[in-house]
Amino acid sequence: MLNDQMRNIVQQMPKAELHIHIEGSLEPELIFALAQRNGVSLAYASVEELRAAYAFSDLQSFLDIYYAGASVLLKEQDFYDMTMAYLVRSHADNVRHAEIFFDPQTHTARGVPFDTMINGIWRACQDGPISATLIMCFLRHLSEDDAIATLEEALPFRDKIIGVGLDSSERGHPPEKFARVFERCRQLGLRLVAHAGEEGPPAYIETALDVLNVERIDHGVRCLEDPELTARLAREQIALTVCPLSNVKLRVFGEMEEHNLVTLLEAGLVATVNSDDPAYFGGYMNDNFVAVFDALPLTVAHARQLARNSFTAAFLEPEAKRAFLAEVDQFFAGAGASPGVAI
Ligand SMILES: Nc1ncnc2[nH]cnc12
Ligand SMILES: [Zn+2]
Repeated sequence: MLNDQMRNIVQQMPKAELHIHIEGSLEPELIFALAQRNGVSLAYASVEELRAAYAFSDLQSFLDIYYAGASVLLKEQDFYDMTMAYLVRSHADNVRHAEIFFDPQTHTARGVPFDTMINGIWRACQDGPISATLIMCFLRHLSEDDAIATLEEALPFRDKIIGVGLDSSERGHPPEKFARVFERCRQLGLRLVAHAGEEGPPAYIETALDVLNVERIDHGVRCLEDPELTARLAREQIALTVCPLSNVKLRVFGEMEEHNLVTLLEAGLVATVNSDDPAYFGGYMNDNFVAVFDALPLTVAHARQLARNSFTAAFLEPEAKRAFLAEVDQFFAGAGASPGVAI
């Protein structure tokens, strides 16, 4: 069980979030408010009915509801309001910096112009209370040609995007399907990440690294099935953006007590804790930290490592990274807890 001292530490420590789908931060209350504002009809009669539908059996069962929820986003102000709500909520969890995923194809396929979407999200990032940058994700259930067309649409907004990622239905859509578009993105100087090893096999983590040349793996928890791959991830210090509440909700692990976060950290991997789709999976950053520290034998030393990892793995300028890491070290120097203390 989590004691008060440990709860305070994980809640108050400075942290970065590196795996958040902005469309997954759309709370049922905001879905209903935007539906009313835009005259969109929903398949659910109330906020409670919608929330009750959030019982998922796997990734696909979640994605179906997640894409339906995003259908209320039509105007620039809608994207702004969604993003600002996330930034304000994360600030309360002592998130100092967020690298935010967005899924353009989910919106452009419904006729929402690319500029409407990105301008709303971007403007909120400029106005919000924390540092925030944007990673554009390609939907892997669609074709590579569709991803290439999306990249073309994004080029006028190149300065607003730090990187690209790969998300949506993993099984049957291996990273190598997107080799050409990722190579183009690399040439453009974009930072590269991909979801791999969430539901898909460890081989997808390998091809994300070797074919797509990604710098971080989103999820990646299935790497432990392959000891050689695990050793490589440790050796090359490839960060994993782990999402504990998501993993339990989508049944990657039966219960939080079965989560492999401790093993990942003990194997020397640069694991981080993130929320993925907080409105759908039962919580934001601190909810994820409290859940894992409550269920697993994690120590103050692990908390410090997770906070440090989040900034080490971030796509920040060296000076900003150093300043955030110094803030973490200062926090733990004053936390009054000795690093080896188990909770
Ligand atoms: N956990 C997840 N995996 C793949 N695609 C996603 N899109 C939003 N959340 C996702
Ligand atoms: Zn994700």
